[in-house]
Amino acid sequence: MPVPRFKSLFTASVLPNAQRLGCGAMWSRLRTILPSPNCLPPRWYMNRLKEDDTACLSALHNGQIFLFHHLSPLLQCTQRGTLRPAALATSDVQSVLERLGSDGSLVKKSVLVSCLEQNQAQFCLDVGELDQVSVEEACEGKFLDLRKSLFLLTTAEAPILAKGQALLRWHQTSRFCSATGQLTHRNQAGSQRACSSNGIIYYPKMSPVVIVLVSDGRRCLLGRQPAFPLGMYSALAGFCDMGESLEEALCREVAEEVGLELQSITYSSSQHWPFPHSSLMLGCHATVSPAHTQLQVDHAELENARWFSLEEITSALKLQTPPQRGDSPALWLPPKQAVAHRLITEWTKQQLLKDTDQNQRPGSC
Ligand SMILES: NC(=O)C1=CN([C@@H]2O[C@H](COP(=O)(O)OP(=O)(O)OC[C@H]3O[C@@H](n4cnc5c(N)ncnc54)[C@H](O)[C@@H]3O)[C@@H](O)[C@H]2O)C=CC1
Ligand SMILES: [Mg+2]
Repeated sequence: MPVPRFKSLFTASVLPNAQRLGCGAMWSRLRTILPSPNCLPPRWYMNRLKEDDTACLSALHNGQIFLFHHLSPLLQCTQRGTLRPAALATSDVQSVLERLGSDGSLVKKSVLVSCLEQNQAQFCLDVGELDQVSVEEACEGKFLDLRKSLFLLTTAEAPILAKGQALLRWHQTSRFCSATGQLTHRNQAGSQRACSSNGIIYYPKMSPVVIVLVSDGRRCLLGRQPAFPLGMYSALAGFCDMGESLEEALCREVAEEVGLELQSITYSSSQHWPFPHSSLMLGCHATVSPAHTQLQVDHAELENARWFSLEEITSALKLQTPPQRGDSPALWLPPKQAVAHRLITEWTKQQLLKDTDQNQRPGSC
């Protein structure tokens, strides 16, 4: 079994040396004694590629690439008529780029995003410097805005696109060291950048954002920002301020946006979200007293916020297509990939269970 063999090898011969050698040096040393890449658990293999530029370049040549054009991912239509991200072999991307007049070094700008079971590495690459339509024709796909893509994609690759876009954007906006003003250089995996003059290392940045589904026991509270698609309402969200805990940020955001005081908070789950730059969404449920549900909506932040009944939410969860202009305004919920959607489905299940329990109590009709 490769995993235990590697683990014992790691504990016996590598850990004692890890402190003595730097990480990069350690991996160079490891390359001489490690089993072949497809024996490593994917997470360890990813770490190896982040530390070893040569190994990463070779993984890139044998890997897959998701293309972006000015941060919009390339999607292809499946035989069943659904959309999926185009995972192209690096060799195919290389020949397309060469045919379109690129010098071949562009592929090296790919960033490492994931790894398949057999340790085939997956990368993302922005080909914004090439003609969009020519790339689309050559790859038989279409570049589509990532927000729209997340509404349409149901495949497991959606989070890879989100991560890829966030990483590509970070590289595009982090070309200079904020201490010296000098150029920064990335490692092959794209997991860090170093200042060319003083060696400061920069890692991709994420902002913590709290997101909360508030309930008064019977209804849940959703808000609408002016930029949301037609009819869409979502859970309340906000960036954490410096020094704040998750709970403090939640209480402040809810108080600021709708003037309510939270009674209890339960953590649900988290999610990386690529918008507006790169956020770590921390999803929670919260309750308010049924006696204090009057909303004071801050219209500088939200176009509207209101309480929704279980019936309204269950009908919205069944909708398959978004409302169109001219339709009577139906409630449209965030896409399945969004943590807001998860919070809403969790609340709905809990309410339905509560209703079933109440109906089954002796004496209920
Ligand atoms: N994945 C999901 O289910 C959902 C995700 N979201 C995300 O949550 C994010 C935050 O929600 P909002 O209500 O817009 O936040 P918010 O209520 O904190 O208001 C946004 C304002 O906060 C300020 N701000 C403070 N720190 C910031 C930072 N690090 N980056 C950018 N702006 C910062 C800016 O002035 C900005 O205009 C949204 O950008 C949206 O992408 C929102 C709802 C659902
Ligand atoms: Mg907000």
